[in-house]
Amino acid sequence: MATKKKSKPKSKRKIFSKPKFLNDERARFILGVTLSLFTIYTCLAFVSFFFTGGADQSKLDIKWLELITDSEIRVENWTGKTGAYLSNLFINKGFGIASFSFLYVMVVLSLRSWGLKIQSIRKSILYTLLFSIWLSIGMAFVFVDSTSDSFLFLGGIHGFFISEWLVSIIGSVGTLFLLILSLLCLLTFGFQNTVGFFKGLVKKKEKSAEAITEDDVLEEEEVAEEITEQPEAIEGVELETPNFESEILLTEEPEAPLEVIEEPVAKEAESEDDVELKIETVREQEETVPINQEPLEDFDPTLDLSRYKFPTIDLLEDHQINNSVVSKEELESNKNKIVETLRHYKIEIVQIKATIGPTVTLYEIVPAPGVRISKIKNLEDDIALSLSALGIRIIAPIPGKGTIGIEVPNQNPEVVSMKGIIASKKFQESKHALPVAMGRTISNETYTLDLAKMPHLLVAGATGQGKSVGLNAIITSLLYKKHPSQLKFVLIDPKKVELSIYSTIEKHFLAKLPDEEEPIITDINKVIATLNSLCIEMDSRYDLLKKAHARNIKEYNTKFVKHKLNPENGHRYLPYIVVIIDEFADLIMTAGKEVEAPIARIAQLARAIGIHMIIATQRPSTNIITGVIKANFPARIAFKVASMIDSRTILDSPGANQLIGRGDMLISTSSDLVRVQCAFVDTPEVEAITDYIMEQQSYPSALMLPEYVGESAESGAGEIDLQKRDALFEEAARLVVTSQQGSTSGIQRRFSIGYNRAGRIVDQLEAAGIVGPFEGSKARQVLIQDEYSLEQLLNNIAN
Ligand SMILES: Nc1ncnc2c1ncn2[C@@H]1O[C@H](COP(=O)(O)OP(=O)(O)OP(=O)(O)O)[C@@H](O)[C@H]1O
Repeated sequence: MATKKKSKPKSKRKIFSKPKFLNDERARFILGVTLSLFTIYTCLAFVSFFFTGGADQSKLDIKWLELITDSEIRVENWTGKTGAYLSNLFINKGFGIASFSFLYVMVVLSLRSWGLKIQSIRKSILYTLLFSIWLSIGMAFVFVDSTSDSFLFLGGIHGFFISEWLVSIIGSVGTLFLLILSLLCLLTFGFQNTVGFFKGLVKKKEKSAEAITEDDVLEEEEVAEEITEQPEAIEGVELETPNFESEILLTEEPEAPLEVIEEPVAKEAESEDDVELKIETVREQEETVPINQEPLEDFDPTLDLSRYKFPTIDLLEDHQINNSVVSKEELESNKNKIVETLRHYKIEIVQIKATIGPTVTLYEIVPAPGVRISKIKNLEDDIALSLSALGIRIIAPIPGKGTIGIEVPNQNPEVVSMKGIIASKKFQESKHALPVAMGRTISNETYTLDLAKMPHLLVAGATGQGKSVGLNAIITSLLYKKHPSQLKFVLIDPKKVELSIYSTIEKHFLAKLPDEEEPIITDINKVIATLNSLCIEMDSRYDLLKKAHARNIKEYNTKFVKHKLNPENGHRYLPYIVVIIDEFADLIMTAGKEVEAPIARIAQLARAIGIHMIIATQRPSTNIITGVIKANFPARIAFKVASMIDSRTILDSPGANQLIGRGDMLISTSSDLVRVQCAFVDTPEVEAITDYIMEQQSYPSALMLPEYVGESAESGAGEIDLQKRDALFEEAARLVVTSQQGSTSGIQRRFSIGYNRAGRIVDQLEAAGIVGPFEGSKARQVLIQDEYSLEQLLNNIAN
């Protein structure tokens, strides 16, 4: 997905999209070295210019080619003629000492080619240019007299002329004010905290402890206001989101001659014998609302990153501009063909109604009494043939409606933009814990899901049918609604390229193993360790819930937020964890049971404690999506697949093989099957969102999952040497006996030690006969009932 070519309208962001040759690591390496060396060279040339510029000045007024070809000319600059020429061009003829700021852009570019992203290229170029212009004018204005007696123009010719021009128009005072004003503008728009900083300066003296809280609330309101203040963006969405819904109601009297159906649409109501064609066109704009994030709660888990701003809607693009509406002719002709085909098989229909969706139109027919439904269902291929269209799907009958549905693909399918879906009222006002905006249904309604309720999702589809776009839509919708303190992703990507785009938001939104360097997990061994570590996290979360007498994460967090749980007892705010595995087939093929077991365990147990999984695969065969996996993933999304068998593997019913691709999907949730056109979000849009998040204040690192030591280390209780007991062994034994609880995480929390060490202590306790053996998700049994027996046992061990 990330690196694939997407058919999308040209956008300004494309200017900076990566050239193809840069996909080759060797090319990136060479480019990185070249850029870095050139940056150092230019820096040396500029510095040298301050010392040697005077001596070289008279030699530099010719063209560069002449300068380098004339062997009689010698320059003093440490970097030779080219360096001297460049420095003169940038410093004296250009922007003065502000030219140094261009080196910053080169540093950003060099770091990029080494794989380090400190700022987006677009922003660094823009800010550097604005800053250079400002500084060169400022320097020329302040050091206006120095130009007459020095070879060096501190503001460059550019600054000199503009400052002179400004002074002549608005005078020196006016120019000074203009410079101050423009500097403030630059700082305000360039850095997020400028306004807060100045406010802080003003208020510093008055601030009492009480005032601090009030001020923070105000700041948050401002943040919320800023997000809501995007009238143009939202208006744009409303204008360009044509939620067109049209219904054609055709009432056919059984005796009516067939020919009348072919009458032009406009005349149809005129004759009594004609088939009556009622066209009800409902042009309904789906309401869009300004992005408005929910107010934060009592104890604020978001306080660490209190100035975090949710991504704005203008980071997304509108792909709907070129969408065309389904014409009446197309509807009429399809209707006629359906009626004719059915009549050919002696099936009379009483009524036909069309609902136009983004990619398919649903023709709902009411057959005459006595017609067997299975007869119509069997005509799928004949209708497809007569309409010469792929992807015809017959739903007989439509559940709860008493009609038969025939889905016919539109000649010009619409692209459903993520922008419209995110801005829709339904998504913005959704109260879901983990809201996911998927796209539009056949009746043009925004389709949203609550991942927390699903509680795990299986996504399948043949290659190139929109799976990656679908995963991006899920991730982006969560990024639009959740604060970094409320949600963490564990991204597993054996294909290595699909999810790499999210590595930049590691410190905001990702979770990983403690000593893991890569934010996205690609290595199979690390996948196994991460999944097992998630099981440990799951157990520890269950322990916390048990102690807090909470049934699920929501209740637990509410208690925590209301200060009913003491952090000193190990309680902490629990963010939701969404585990995404792109290309599950690769994992099963290489590691089989080793990955299947922890996945099944998480899938069975994790719903209450806020760990949710999304697994995607392009090979939906029964050896990949096994019975165990299927049983634990009740919610499934199917993009187009190659065969009916594949469709049955994913959905337990056919249909996915009849989809038309490009984001056309079937979503199955607890016996409901809905056809949805997936919202389209392109890679540059995702990049814009991740850049927006990346540039904000972050946590010092990704969320650390508990450490996991492989099976062998865990199950070695028999070989434990009690002569080499841990220093905390006796204290831990007393804790376990007094509390009558033998959990590793309890010891870990009580003594603030790592999981490994706590695990070793529990193994020693087991070897000493104080606790029973490991029993899966249950806490170990404590075998010693009172402290007296324990002291005796400890004495025996010590001797
Ligand atoms: N919702 C959509 N709306 C419009 N076009 C789409 C949509 N989803 C996918 N496409 C088109 O299909 C192409 C392939 O999509 P995508 O990369 O998501 O496929 P995939 O199933 O992930 O493939 P693979 O398994 O090879 O990674 C996209 O580049 C895009 O042009």
